Amino acid sequence: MIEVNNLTVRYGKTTAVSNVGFTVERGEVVAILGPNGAGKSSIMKSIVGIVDFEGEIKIDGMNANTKVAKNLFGYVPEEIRLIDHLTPEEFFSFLVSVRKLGEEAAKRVEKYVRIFRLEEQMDKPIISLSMGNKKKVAVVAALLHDPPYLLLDEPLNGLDAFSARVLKEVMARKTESGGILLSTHIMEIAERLADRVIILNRGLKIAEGTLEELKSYGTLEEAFLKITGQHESLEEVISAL
Ligand SMILES: Nc1ncnc2c1ncn2[C@@H]1O[C@H](COP(=O)(O)OP(=O)(O)OP(=O)(O)O)[C@@H](O)[C@H]1O
Repeated sequence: MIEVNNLTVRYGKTTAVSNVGFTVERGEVVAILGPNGAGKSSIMKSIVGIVDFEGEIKIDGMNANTKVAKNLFGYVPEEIRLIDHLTPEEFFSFLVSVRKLGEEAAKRVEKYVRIFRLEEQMDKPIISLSMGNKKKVAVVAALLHDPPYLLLDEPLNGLDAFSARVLKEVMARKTESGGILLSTHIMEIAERLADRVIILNRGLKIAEGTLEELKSYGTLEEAFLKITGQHESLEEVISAL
């Protein structure tokens, strides 16, 4: 289980995340929904340990910043940053080697490269790949050590229909034994993929529930707009068009 307690993230004077808590159990997909700037990526980055935070984050009972806990998740950031001058082939070999992974990881890379149709990109410098192909390289990198948890920041952005479908299948398999935290501002993605939704606004968790619970407000989009207080201003904007 991923446990986040009293999480606060500050960048100088900006408080990006304020006292947020939630859990992600094995077997479930939890989606963080929120408008631009709500703090979704900051939550992901805190779990991964790439921003400073206050509060407590545990993965299967271990402090998230320990080496053992870090091996329990794969992270696909919203802004993909890879080692640009390497080819995907070199990048994957590098990861397998620095993480001291064995033959099984190399086989997993082969499998994911095939299913995400990356074969023809394997010997090109990463910098020369399209945005979608870079994303697929990042997805394979997050999966190659077969972690039980995936942290996916806007996972389907930039993926073509085929790869998006493949990733959804990969996610479904992952929840047979692990858990997934994903962030999105696309309602349909949360609606289709999530068991539970957390709504974030201006760094605060303002609602949490299953899709069924949130749908007492109407569609998930209506729930989201009402809960985040944007429903009336949207009506005004639409009527002024
Ligand atoms: N490195 C940084 N330095 C200063 N402020 C930052 C930094 N990163 C994020 N912020 C601020 O923190 C807040 C939350 O940003 P964050 O990227 O977590 O939101 P988000 O919900 O992921 O947004 P989006 O949907 O647009 O990706 C925003 O006000 C943002 O401007």
